[in-house]
Order: sequence, then C-alpha cells, then structure tokens
Amino acid sequence: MSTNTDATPYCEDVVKKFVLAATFWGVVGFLAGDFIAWQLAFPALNLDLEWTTFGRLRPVHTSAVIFAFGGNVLMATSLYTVQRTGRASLFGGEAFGSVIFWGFNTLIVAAALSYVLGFSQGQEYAEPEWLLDLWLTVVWVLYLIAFAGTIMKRREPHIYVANWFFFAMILTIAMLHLGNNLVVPSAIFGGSFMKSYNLFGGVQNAMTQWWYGHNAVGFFLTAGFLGIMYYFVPKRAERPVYSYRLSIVHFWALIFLYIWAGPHHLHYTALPDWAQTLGMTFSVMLWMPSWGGMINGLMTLSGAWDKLRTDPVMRFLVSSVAFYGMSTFEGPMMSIKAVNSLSHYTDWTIGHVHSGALGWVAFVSFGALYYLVPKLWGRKEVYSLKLVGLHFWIATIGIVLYITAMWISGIMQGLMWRAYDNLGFLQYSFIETVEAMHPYYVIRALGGVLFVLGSLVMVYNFYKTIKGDVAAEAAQPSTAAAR
Ligand code: HEM
Ligand code: HEM
Ligand SMILES: [Cu+2]
Repeated sequence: MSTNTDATPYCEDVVKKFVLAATFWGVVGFLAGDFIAWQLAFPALNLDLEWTTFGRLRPVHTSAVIFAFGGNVLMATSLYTVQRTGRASLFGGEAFGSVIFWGFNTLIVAAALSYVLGFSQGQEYAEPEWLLDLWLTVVWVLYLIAFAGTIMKRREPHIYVANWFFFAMILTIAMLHLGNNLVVPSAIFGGSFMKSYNLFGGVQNAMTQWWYGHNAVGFFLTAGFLGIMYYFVPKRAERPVYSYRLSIVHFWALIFLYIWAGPHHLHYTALPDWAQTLGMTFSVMLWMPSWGGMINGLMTLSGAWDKLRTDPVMRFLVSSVAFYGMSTFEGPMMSIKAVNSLSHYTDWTIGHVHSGALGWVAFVSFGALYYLVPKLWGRKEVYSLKLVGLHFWIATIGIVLYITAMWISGIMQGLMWRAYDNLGFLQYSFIETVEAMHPYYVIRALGGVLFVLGSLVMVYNFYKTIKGDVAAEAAQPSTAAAR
C-alpha cells in the first residue's frame, strides 16, 4: 500500500505481482520465440519428440508473449493507472486483485501445458480448449469488475484517456473471446473433455477467427498498449498529453475502424470479394487514427526532447511509439490486395508482426516496467540507468536484425513463388525457396538472442533495484532521477 497526498491508500501489492509475472513471462516467451526461430533454421532442433515440435511450441511462444507477458503488463499498468488517475483504491482490494492474479497466471501455465501435450482448438491465438476458455471467461469478468468498479468509486470527476483505452480493451476482448470460442464440446457426445468442434464451419469459421485475430491485435496489442502510452509517456516526460482532443478523436476513430478490418487476413480466399475489399478499405483508413496516436505520443515530448538523450527509459517509450507508427504504416500497405498477393504467407508478415510486437508492444512495456519498479518498491530510480541504456541498444539491434532479415526473406520468398520461366512453368521448387531463406533465419535467430540478452539485463536491474542497491553512477544527479 502507498498513499497519495490526500491519503487514498492504493493497492500496489497486486500491481507488484503483475509486474514480476510480466518480467518472468517476458523472458520465457522471448526464449521460446528464439528457440522456434532456431528450429526454423535447423529442423533437427525439433528433437524428434512430439512435445518439442515447432507446431506445439509456436503457440507456446505466441501465448507466452501476447497473453502471459502482454497480459500481465496490461493488468499491472491498467490497475495502477486506474487507481492513480481516479484517486481511488482498487475495487475489492488486494484480496480481489490476488484472485485475478492467480486465476490468470495458473491459466497460463495450464494453457501452455495443454499445447505441449497436443491439445488445441487449432485457431491461432485462441488455441486453448473450451474448459480453459471458460476459466479465462471467469478471470476476465473479475478483471472487468475490478477495473470498472475502481472507475465507479473514483474521486476524480474526469476519466483520464488512458482508462478509455484500457476499458475498450477489456470489453472488446471479452466480446471477441466469447464470439470466437463458440464450440460444441465432444464430451457431450461421450467424447474427450479436451476436444471440441467449432460451431461454424468453412469460410464462416475463417471469418470469425480473423475477426477475432485481427481485433486481438487491435484491442489487446494496440488499444491496451496505447493506454500505457497515454499514462507513462506524459508521466515520464513530465509534460501533459500533447492534445487531449486528438486523443478522444483518434480513440473513437480507431475502435470504430478496427472492428471491420479483419478480412485483410483472408485476401484471395473463399471469402466473398466484397468482404475482402471492405477489410482492405477499413485497413487503409486505419492508418489515420493510428498515426493520430503516434503524433500525440511523440509530440507530448515537445519541449522535453533532451530527455531522449538523458533518460534511457524515455528512449524506450519514444522508440516504441515510432515503431508503432512504422508498423501501422506497413499494415495498411500490406492490406492492399495487390501488395498482399506478394506478402501473404511469407516472412514479410512475420517481420510486420515483430516490428509491432518487439518494437511497439515490448518496448512500451519495458518503458512502463522501468518506470514502475522503482516507484512500487519505493526507490528513487532504477538501480542503473546505464544498464537501461545497454538494454535499449542490445534490444534495438536485435529488432533491426529480426525485421530486416524478414523483409528480405519475405519478399524473396514471395517473388520466388511467383516466378515463371518463359515456357510458363514455375521457376523454383518449394524446397529451393526454403533453402534460400536459411541464412535469413539464422540472422533472425541471432537478433532474437540479442533481444533475450537485453531482457536478462533488465531482470538483473530489477533484482538490484528491488534489493535496494544503488549503482555508483546514480550518485550523480540525473535529470531523469528523483521524482
Ligand atoms: C526474442 C524475441 C522473439 C523471437 C526470436 C520470436 C520469434 C518468432 C518466430 C520464429 C515465430 C514463428 C514464425 C513463423 O511461423 O514463420 C514467431 C511468431 C510470432 N511471434 Fe514472435 N518472437 C519474439 C518475440 C515476440 C513478441 C515479444 C511478441 C508479441 C508481443 C511476438 C509475437 C509473435 C506472433 C503474434 C507470432 C505469430 C505470427 C504469425 O502467425 O503471423 N513475438 N515469433
Ligand atoms: C493500422 C494498423 C495495422 C494494419 C492495417 C495491419 C494489417 C495487417 C495485414 C494486412 C496483415 C497481413 C495479413 C496476411 O497477409 O495474412 C497483418 C498481419 C499481422 N499484424 Fe498487422 N496491421 C496493423 C498493425 C499491427 C500492429 C501494431 C501489430 C502488433 C502489435 C500487428 C500485428 C499483426 C499480426 C500478429 C499479424 C499476423 C497475423 C497472423 O497471420 O497470424 N499489426 N496486419
Ligand atoms: Cu489484421
């Protein structure tokens, strides 16, 4: 518990737990990602065991980074922000927070185990079977109650914009989760308890899946993390948000447009052409509200640009917003059907994913975590800002290796698939394209090693901060310290 000026006790033990879990799952998820990256370069690493094949470990990676790392970051930051900006303690208190924490984190372990053992609904980012889905539904409703309850009991009349984004994330994820998990458990007919059949078949199933998948990106990986940006960038920069009006306008535009863009995942499939064109059109329009967010984040620094030089935590936050701008330019471009006919199914998509995931989601999370750890544990500043700077550079080089390798490999792959010789035959066999990608897979995996190393530097820094150590450098006054 800590107190603000007019003595509202905030529930911060629960925030601490989410922060530690986020850090732990971050490392696990990055390691899993790098392991599957090496598997793609050297298939022998599948180890000839069913539990360790790429097919089973890939969803372990995606779930660990998105839901375990991202989810714990979102819960930590949203439950911290909603208390501070509303001057109210958490609805239900520490005990209620604890139930949400353990409910969510045991679910993650159960889901990961289930994938390794071979249970899956086979829907990307929605792999857990129906029993685990029900468990998540309960936890998510509790989280909604805790968040909304805290807003209801706030003592600050205004609801700060970060909370709008968090709330949109929580509500929409609830809706997506229910919509995309409508299944008939085979247990009803005397079958297994860990098997089910989707209520929809064929292209209807594909459409609900990508309505879900796309909006998981839009609301979990985007709206939620914009909530983080709107609280932590102004806080760290000690500047008000550049334009409050812009934040409201781009909020409504963003959530309205995102919902319709899912069909860009299904170009040139059995999905009716009009639906594909609709998805493409809304995706291109999405560029504008996305850049509205980027501009608002970056311009919040006007008059404080020197902080980029002096404060490595700010560097994480600002670079994340720049990466957000980059991937939300790339996305609308890739949604154009002519471009997608080249990029679809290739590593270009994987590069796009990770410029968003590493550059935006992970970097804004690191920035928020570096802000939170000293705050929560009552230290003036993180143990070593130099190490934050080191983490920043290692991770940035890692990202650059990752995404440039995927751009080259993706475009090459796309061009090789569509190359014809002058007799009208395909010029390359599939295996030739796989061989051509090998060096880029090694580069990507090396980039991943750097990203993992950076996160270990962060772990060390947190350990020392929590322990209460102060590095020699911190003895000198720093513009970023002491607040
Ligand atoms: C060390 C860092 C990371 C490495 C080395 C890594 C590596 C990989 C690899 C090799 C794949 C499979 C690609 C394929 O099937 O061709 C993948 C997929 C994926 N990763 Fe990562 N990853 C990392 C971090 C992250 C993070 C932090 C996130 C999200 C916050 C993330 C989200 C995803 C997603 C969503 C996919 C599925 C992409 C798709 O199906 O198009 N990754 N990653
Ligand atoms: C205006 C914003 C964006 C648009 C219009 C957009 C559009 C697209 C398009 C067209 C694809 C390729 C679909 C395909 O060919 O299969 C894609 C894939 C993807 N994008 Fe984005 N994107 C945007 C922003 C982002 C951001 C910020 C992130 C991450 C934080 C992200 C994560 C992903 C993921 C995970 C996939 C791969 C899905 C899969 O196949 O598994 N996108 N996006
Ligand atoms: Cu999408």
